[in-house]
Amino acid sequence: MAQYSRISGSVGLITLKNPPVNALSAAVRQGIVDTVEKALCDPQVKSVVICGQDGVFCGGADVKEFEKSMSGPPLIPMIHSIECATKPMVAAIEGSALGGGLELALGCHYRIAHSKARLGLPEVTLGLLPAAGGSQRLPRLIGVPAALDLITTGRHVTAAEALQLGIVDQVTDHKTVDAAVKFALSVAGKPLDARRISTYPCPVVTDLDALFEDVMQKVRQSARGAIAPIACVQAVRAAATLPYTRGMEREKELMATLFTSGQARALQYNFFAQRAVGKWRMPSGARWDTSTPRPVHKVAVIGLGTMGRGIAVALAQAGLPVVTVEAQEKQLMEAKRVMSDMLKRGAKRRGVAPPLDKISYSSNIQDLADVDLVIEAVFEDMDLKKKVFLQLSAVCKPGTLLCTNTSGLDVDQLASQTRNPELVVGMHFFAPAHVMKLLEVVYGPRSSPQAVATAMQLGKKMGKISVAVGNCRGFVGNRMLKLYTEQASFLLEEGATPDLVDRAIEEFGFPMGVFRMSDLSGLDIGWRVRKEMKLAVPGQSARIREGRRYSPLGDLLCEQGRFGQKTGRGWYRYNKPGDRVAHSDPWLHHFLEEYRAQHGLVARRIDQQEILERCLYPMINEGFRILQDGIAAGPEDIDVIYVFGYGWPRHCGGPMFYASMVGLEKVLERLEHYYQAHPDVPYLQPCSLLRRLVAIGSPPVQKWREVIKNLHSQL
Ligand SMILES: CCCCCC/C=C/CC(=O)SCCNC(=O)CCNC(=O)[C@H](O)C(C)(C)COP(=O)(O)OP(=O)(O)OC[C@H]1O[C@@H](n2cnc3c(N)ncnc32)[C@H](O)[C@@H]1OP(=O)(O)O
Repeated sequence: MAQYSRISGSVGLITLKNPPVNALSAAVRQGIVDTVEKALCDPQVKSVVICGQDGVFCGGADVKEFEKSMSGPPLIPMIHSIECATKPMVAAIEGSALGGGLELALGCHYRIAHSKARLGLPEVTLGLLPAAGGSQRLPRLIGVPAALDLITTGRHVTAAEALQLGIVDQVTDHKTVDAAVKFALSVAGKPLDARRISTYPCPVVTDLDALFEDVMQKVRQSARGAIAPIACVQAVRAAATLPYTRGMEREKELMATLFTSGQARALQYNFFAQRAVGKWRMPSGARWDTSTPRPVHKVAVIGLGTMGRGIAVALAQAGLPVVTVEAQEKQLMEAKRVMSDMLKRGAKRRGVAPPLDKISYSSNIQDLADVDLVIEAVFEDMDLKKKVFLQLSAVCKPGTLLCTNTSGLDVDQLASQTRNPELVVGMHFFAPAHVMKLLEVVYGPRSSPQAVATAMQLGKKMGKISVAVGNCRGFVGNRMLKLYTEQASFLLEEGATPDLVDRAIEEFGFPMGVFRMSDLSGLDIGWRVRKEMKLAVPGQSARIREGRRYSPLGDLLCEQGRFGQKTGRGWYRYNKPGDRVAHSDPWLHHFLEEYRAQHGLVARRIDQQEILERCLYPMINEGFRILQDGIAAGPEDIDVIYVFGYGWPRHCGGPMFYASMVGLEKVLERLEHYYQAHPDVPYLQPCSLLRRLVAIGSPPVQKWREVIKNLHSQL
């Protein structure tokens, strides 16, 4: 809807009304068309201001409408008629002007923004391009290089940057609508020809071909198979080389391909999935909107290895005072130096002062007596963690939330060391913790809803995308990852090489293949866990352990001191320890040949499709088990975890969405095939939830929660 009124005698005020972000739904577009006509027909009105209600100009097209058949007035002619208006049209931008919202503002003759407003054309993040004239108007207004940057990245700019770029005409700290009305009064009756952006020539670029070639190359490299960024470059090129009307035709053509693409559907699904995970619920029925978080004024981090350092830095950057504790003095001093550097670098990037004074350093656990929440990040060893929790429970004031950053150990066992197990949850950060967006908040059977709410809110304050998950070995992310890495090792046994597997995974869209990633994280971490579980036994190379197939390849490499990048040798060879460039290693190929010979394995040719199916489908199958077990509340939770924590390509939605795109029937059929071929790998057996979904006709991913609910209620 849009509301019309006349203020200050001669200014028509159009207010977009569609909470919470005034998205341009069919009703809003109809409202704009009607109210603009009213304002233009009203002889008393000399100029018009368009604003949004409740401090938000407009969050763009209503993405929820994309799935339906389009109704209501189309955006392009609507914006065109605003630009053609004979009375000055002024956009009063508060909050956000994004996508279609900014395109609407670009159709206006003037733009006034509040200093806290954010502007941008984020369509590319939804698998689209700014197809309501944005790709044609923005380059004409701010030049091709700046427009390319904004349109291909989708980044939001502040009002100050928008002013500097020339997107807005004025920035105000006062009431935006008042400033816009004042401005509208001042421009009433002035000629408008020079204010219609579509009539501007595109600013000349000296070597256009070189610029576009360069940008296209960069986009292809970072897009990793995503088609929207490429279409965005092509659309801006049309703006730079064609007259406006022909550019608009090209924009429409490119958009038509994107709009119905699987990638756009995946990215839009992911947009809503990110928001859905914030609305967490526990199997007990406790929910985000009925659980009140405890106040957290002061936090502690115990253990200053890589993870602890990153977590403490992220907390300080979020403005929280942090007490850090590290028992070993030498490690404490080293951590202080490294963390101060991290804070300084981060502050420089953000143009703020480094929050060095937010962190205090101690080697005495007694210093945690007055904190509201502790994040334990000591070595991944259950006995050590148990000791720490016992101590924390004695030292901390009553009501302190005790969190563990374990990447997969039993949160409930730790809770049982404490006086208040209901105040124990997992906060599983991902390395580097001050950079990575994902946080798994793990609730045990005894964690209280309040504890979960507190950890979720703290995650939000730290700028993380937090997903609440149940307690099981590896939680969601690592539980699924284990099968992925294991299948990759099996493929090596059967004839593949690390390069072959990694290439397939990277071509699929992961930033790094499984073996490159393993070299980066360190092979010794998994080895230690397997040794603790008595799965890995030095000197042994048996391929069946605990009654199922096992690949000792990783263990054998570790026995040779090949821990990955840090030792300069792993699945690949590096020029020196710590180097990042992986080289194919003839030693490893020879080692694999000998290994196969020793075990009577005959290498066979393995194609890309098999690599993808063998690595991804077992993970997806495990995802179904996780849903069936109630560890994740819905497929969105798993998908958000994989996109933000494990590099799953966002334009493929996440593993569960990807399964629905591939077709559940096909996933089921391939799993059955691989299980038949490898009966000694029990997890290849298709999960009953997957079978059930196929049996009822493979409903869309958005409907799976209902099926799971029914399944649980039948148990
Ligand atoms: C050939 C066909 C031609 C068609 C041409 C049309 C093309 C148009 C291009 C577009 O405009 S695409 C949309 C571009 N806009 C965006 O990408 C903005 C998306 N939104 C945001 O980034 C944020 O929501 C925000 C606006 C910055 C606000 O952030 P905030 O943290 O304050 O709130 P959220 O929790 O994110 O959102 C609140 C609520 O609103 C829903 N929502 C937000 N934006 C949209 C939208 N554009 N359409 C529909 N719904 C939207 C969001 O899902 C939340 O809903 P919930 O139910 O409360 O979770």
